[in-house]
Amino acid sequence: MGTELDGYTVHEDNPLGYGSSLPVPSVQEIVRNDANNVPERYIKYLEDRPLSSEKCPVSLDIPIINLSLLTNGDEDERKKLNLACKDWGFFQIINHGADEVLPKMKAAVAAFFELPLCEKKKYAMAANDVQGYGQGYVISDEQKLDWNDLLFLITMPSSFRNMKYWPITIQGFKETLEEYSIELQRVIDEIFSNLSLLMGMEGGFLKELQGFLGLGPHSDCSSITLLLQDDDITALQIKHKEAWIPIKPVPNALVVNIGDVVEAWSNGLYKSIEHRAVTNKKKPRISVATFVIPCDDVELNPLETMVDDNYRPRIYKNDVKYVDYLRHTLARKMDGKATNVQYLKL
Ligand SMILES: O=C(O)CCC(=O)C(=O)O
Ligand SMILES: [Fe+2]
Repeated sequence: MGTELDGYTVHEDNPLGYGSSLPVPSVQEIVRNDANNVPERYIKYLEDRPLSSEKCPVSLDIPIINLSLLTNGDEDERKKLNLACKDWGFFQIINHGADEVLPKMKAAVAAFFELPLCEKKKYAMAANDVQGYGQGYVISDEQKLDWNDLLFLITMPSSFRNMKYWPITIQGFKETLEEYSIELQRVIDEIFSNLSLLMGMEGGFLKELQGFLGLGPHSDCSSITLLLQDDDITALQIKHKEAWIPIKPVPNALVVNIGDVVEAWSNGLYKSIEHRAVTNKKKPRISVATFVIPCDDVELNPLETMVDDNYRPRIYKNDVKYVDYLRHTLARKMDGKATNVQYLKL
């Protein structure tokens, strides 16, 4: 049973059952104390480190989608979205109408990470939950760790919120996150409406299947992910035609990527691309990832409209429920794209 806090239910004894991650030392704290003394677990094997020779010419940029054109039903922009999902699996959105809240959101998250460790630990992930402050995908004491700390909060629908993980003592944090979620919901609805039409379904089809919003190389176990990143640090890289391409931030844009779920629904037409975030020596970086995921019982079968026995034979299984796929994924360490998507393939 939960208790009521400020109008929301606190699910103290009722975690979501998706999985959990072991507690590990904070990266930010390691840097604060002595950046030259990093525990072995955080030092990657040589073969897993990004090489500067892997980098592609920076002139290769992912497509930019103008959301206001999509909202106005512009057919050419919708075609551009189709190509972006097929050829890249990644794009940036501009003219999304959420400009005001983006800097506020960055500031709210920065305020959380600036708190002293003892304050942040008040929001630490419980042993049986994925929400809270910590690190994700840690399943053993031996595995190498990513160079990041995270605060994972479920924001939508509000009945799924667990307020014990929300740093509501930071002035304006809750209001900003709520405002950001509402703005993103509008952006997400527009993207899903267009993807539904592109996949031969009614405009509201994909939206109806969604439940709520929500590094090493990985693909995302979401339907789509929206990423707000710092404007002045290029850290995100995506695997495109066997090369790692850096995603140069476009100020005030949101980066969107196709997750494993839409890849399966589209029978592989739209690509869930492997990506990673690389470190830099100059300054810490904050990013805010919003994972849109389906309801637990939604099945990840390819849509009938996306299967054609002659031209597009089915390559994904029927009857895999989202919750089973998610549990499978969260029980493993983050390890590229193949293992997760293999679970969905015939
Ligand atoms: O911080 C980034 O640029 C990437 C984050 C990401 O890929 C994720 O959280 O799934
Ligand atoms: Fe990701």
